[in-house]
Amino acid sequence: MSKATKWKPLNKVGIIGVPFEKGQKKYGVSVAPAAMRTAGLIEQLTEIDGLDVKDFGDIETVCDENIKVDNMAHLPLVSACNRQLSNRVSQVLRDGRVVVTIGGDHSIGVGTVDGHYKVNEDMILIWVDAHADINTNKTSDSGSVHGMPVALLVKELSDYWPYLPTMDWQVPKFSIKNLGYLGLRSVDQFERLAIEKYEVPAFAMEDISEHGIQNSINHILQVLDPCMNKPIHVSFDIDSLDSLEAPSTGTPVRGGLTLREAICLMEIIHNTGRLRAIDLVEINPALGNESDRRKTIEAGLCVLKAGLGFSRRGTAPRGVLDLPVQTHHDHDCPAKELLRQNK
Ligand SMILES: NC(=[NH2+])NCCC[C@H](N)C(=O)O
Repeated sequence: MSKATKWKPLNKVGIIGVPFEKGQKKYGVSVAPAAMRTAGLIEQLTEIDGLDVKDFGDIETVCDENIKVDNMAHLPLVSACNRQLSNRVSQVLRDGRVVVTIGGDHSIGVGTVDGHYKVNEDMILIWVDAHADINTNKTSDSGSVHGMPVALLVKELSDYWPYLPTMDWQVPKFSIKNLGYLGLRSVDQFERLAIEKYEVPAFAMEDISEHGIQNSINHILQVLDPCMNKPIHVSFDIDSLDSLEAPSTGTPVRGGLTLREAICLMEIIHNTGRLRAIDLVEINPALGNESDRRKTIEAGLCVLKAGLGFSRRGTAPRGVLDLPVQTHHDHDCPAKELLRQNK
């Protein structure tokens, strides 16, 4: 079967909210799923022509936090949340839907990728982020798990971890060879070594400046999957955007992607027809003022819509468009007719 006929964008989407913030220290990132829904998430996605959108609700996490793990804050909670999330993600994918997960902090990437991998073992992962999130509890300065999800997921780093109580459900099987990064500009020392050692295709901001966003994402897709045949998971941290574009986030770094670049990259991935999962994480509506909050949520909505085909499909038709009827003498120059009407 030819590549072009095998893959086409799915027209069904499943939304999962994850109001979880224990992977980092600031209050507010757990409010994002509710804030996104209030801002019209479901309605705006439903408006995309031909898209069937189903809301699978929120993941609620309760667990007792007796167990402490060195330099890994709230691991039992992170684990409990991700365990449930992983199952929900698999369920949505098995329902034939693109799964859109709204975080929450980036520690929830453990559950989304784990759940995706269970359904599509050949998946590739594009981590769009200012940070590499590939620390272990031995290398992290913060002890926050949102800086560690990639290291928890990849099998090549499993020996760098001590035994992690409560995490037995998650066996790292995903290979670092199927990972690519975009948007990096705050990478810790060990993270840099890991990226270099495993030759992870990583387009930091300076590379994107040099090559442009289109070449950067196309190169990553080509390196990870030369036959263009694998399902794609995009884990999109809103802090990949410049903090002027998306100020309401916990670990902002200046000098990031413009919103237009982010939209462009999501459009390119959508057009492959192979996008099966999007995570949108680290929107923190409690940070900044009302305008910051609105800007950040709007940016998140634009990213999702681009990934789900808005630019190509537009909105669903609502009936006859209310345009003036042209007569034969003005059809070659509508501007003249407008001037005539206004004089
Ligand atoms: N997803 C994020 N915002 N991650 C920020 C991580 C920051 C830092 N590298 C850490 O490990 O703590």
